[in-house]
Amino acid sequence: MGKQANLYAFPDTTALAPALRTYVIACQDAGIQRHGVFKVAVSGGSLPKTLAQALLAPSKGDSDKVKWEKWEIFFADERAVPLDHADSNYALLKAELLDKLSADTPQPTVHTIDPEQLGDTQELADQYEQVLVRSFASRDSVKLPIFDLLLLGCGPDGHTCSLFPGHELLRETTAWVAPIEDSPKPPPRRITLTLPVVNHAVRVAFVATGGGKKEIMKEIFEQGNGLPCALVNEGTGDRCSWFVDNPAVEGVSYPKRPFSL
Ligand SMILES: O=C(O)[C@H](O)[C@@H](O)[C@H](O)[C@H](O)COP(=O)(O)O
Repeated sequence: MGKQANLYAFPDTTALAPALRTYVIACQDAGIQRHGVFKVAVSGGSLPKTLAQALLAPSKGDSDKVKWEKWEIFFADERAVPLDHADSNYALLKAELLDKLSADTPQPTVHTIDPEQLGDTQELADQYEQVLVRSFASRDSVKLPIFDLLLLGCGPDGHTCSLFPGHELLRETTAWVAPIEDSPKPPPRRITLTLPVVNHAVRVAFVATGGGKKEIMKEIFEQGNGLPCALVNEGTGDRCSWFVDNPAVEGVSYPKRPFSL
């Protein structure tokens, strides 16, 4: 049997957050060692709040430091709305996390979508792809960008980023960033990292909490069924780790592991 995704379950988000912090900091330190910066992409949904709980906690020492000045933050998916709109994943991350960094904290670099391109999602996706190209070197020399870490959520239908079950976008093989006009989760117009980019990351971490996730978690981990989250599990193996609470995996037979790096 090939190496499989790690499933870490905690009693609740308060217990999950310190483990997520340890994991993110390990990915950060590995990224900085590899290329001097930490390239991370984040999703919307409940993730920014949990991430804030993990990262805004006081540091326990030198090996537990968030080196914000080395962070390059991208969006795993983003909605085609202004940056201050209630539906914007950037606005959400800003409100939950970025605005809460103390004034003397060196700020991370944040790569937002271009708010001038909201009228055309293909143009919006192409522009964001260019942002990636500039950061990860040109597409000619790099076939796919390699994020140090992707921090993703899992929808109740098994979607992740804005990659939805059965959608033609799952078959995209060349683009790094793709538009979607018919997202079943509102709002419908978005851009998203494509599956090959997601599966190419050094590490992928999912955060999924709450009893509302248990049916889909069962399907993802027991059948797979071509669900986007299952495709990431299959594509990344043990480079993929799930941080969940017990209610989200109630009745899921897949082995849970105690958290360790
Ligand atoms: O912008 C988005 O809509 C998200 O990126 C999306 O993929 C999200 O992560 C999942 O829907 C899980 O959301 P919850 O964590 O809120 O369940």
